[in-house]
Amino acid sequence: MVKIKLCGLTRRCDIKWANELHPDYVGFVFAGSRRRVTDGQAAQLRKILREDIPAVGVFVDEPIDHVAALVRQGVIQMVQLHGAEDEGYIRELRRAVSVPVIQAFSVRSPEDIQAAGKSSADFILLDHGTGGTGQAFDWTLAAALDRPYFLAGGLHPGNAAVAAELRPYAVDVSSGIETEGVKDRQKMVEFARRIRHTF
Ligand SMILES: O=C(O)c1ccccc1NCC(=O)[C@H](O)[C@H](O)COP(=O)(O)O
Repeated sequence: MVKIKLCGLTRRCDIKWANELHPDYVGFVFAGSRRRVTDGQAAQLRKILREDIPAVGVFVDEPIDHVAALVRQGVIQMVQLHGAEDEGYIRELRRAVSVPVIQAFSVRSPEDIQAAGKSSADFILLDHGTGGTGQAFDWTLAAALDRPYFLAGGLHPGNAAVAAELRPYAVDVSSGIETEGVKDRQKMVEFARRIRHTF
């Protein structure tokens, strides 16, 4: 079964709907974005999120001390690196805390897929651009990968079944489950239904 990550949750109702749908992961964005949450907001949201759903902290070139503090406080259970973080950053992060790391790659060419394949991160995530853009990359490029990956960028209920048929490890969605900039329960339900019913 393809796993589901619902990203960019910001409100208590988003968490309530996620708890009902029980995705495999939810994402809190700590990077500069209209979806950014403060540490305090994320801590409050984590408290009401089902205990068995890991919260993924999404960062762009964030100082490691800050990322590690959020892990130690129990606010996040996984780290997603969405900037220009390199192997040295991942090594240093692992010395600080022991949680699964997802490294995001912006995919424009077969070379980007090759680079992603070499990452030492626990998981790689293939995306269109800087993150949360609502745009898809050319998914046919992913066929060259010989490791599991999160498929992200421009997913929505209308293309969820096609995405699931590529058999990624997980699908990651944000813009495509929003209406007027906030999460939309109906779209969240429909997205999860279409992913789960593909099998
Ligand atoms: O979501 C954001 O605003 C964001 C900002 C900066 C870095 C990463 C960000 N999101 C990361 C995600 O994991 C998104 O779910 C992923 O990029 C897909 O986004 P979308 O195309 O909107 O579904």
